[in-house]
Amino acid sequence: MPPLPCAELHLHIEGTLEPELIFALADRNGIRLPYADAADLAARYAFTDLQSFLDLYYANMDVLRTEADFTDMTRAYLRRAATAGVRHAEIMLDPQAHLARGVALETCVDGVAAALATSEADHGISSSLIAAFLRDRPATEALGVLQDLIAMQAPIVGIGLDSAEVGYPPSLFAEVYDVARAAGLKCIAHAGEEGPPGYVWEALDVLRVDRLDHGIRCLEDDALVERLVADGVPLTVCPLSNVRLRAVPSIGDHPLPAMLARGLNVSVNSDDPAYFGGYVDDNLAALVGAFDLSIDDQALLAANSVRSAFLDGNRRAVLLAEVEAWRVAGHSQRAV
Ligand SMILES: Nc1ncnc2[nH]cnc12
Ligand SMILES: [Zn+2]
Repeated sequence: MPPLPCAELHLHIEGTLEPELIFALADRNGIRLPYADAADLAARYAFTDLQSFLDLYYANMDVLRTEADFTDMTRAYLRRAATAGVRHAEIMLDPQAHLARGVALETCVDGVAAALATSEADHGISSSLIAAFLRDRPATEALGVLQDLIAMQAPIVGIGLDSAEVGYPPSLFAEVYDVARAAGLKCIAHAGEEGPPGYVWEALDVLRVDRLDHGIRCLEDDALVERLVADGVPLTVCPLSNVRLRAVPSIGDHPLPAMLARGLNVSVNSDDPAYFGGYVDDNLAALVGAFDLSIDDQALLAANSVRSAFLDGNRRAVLLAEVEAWRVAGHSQRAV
């Protein structure tokens, strides 16, 4: 079977920096890394929680210095994503992580945007950019960066909220989201990855998000599940990430089948594929291996991803038809 066509909606572009690319960029920029080689770096990807990952994730970004670095990183992701079946990608960038290192907003935004501008021609992947704000930095800083992005007419479709979750509830960012919404931007936030169901409620009621990243802890609160189902709120779930960051003990314990059974609008995504053991196809394969997901369930996950994307009607219809063709082919292959 060809890979399942899908939209990838939860992807941190800095989390696609593979160890070999980190070394290549360090070399090009004259940076000495504190690791012997790519294998030595990869051997450190044994995380105990979100923060243990974030420490390495932010440290490795030091190799991103020029616009070309951001463009090359994004092109490498798109090349790999195309083989995974990704037909549309909504890509998060963490501008504050670069501004804090003295890299200009234009450098990181323009660098990623240059790769996205030709993603459809180069790889058959339509794409858009989301500026994500770091919740463990002050909301006033996020607001300033948002205003700068709006002033420079950055090619973004929406905003996100990421980084260390516990202790940084969504409500801290109410004003940022009000400004973004008024500017016509889509609103997305990580919630319920490590944080409690109360953070998911805040993302819905205070930030008024269009889409939630992760959200797996919603299952601890029946009223919250009912609300998410009633409103059809998209949840971008990242199974291998949840296992690597120990939000769930193993892939066999992952709540995705339970989420599907409850009628939640879930899709499968890779989050930070270079760090968590795989791209979107690897995430899907892990789920199929653990739960023997049916052809129809896999197609439902892909159709959910397409319906939850910020796409125009034509492109959405094309991609939904591709998913349906994959589903039909999957059944006829099983029949022979
Ligand atoms: N899984 C994740 N959760 C929160 N912030 C992130 N930044 C990059 N990956 C993240
Ligand atoms: Zn994420």
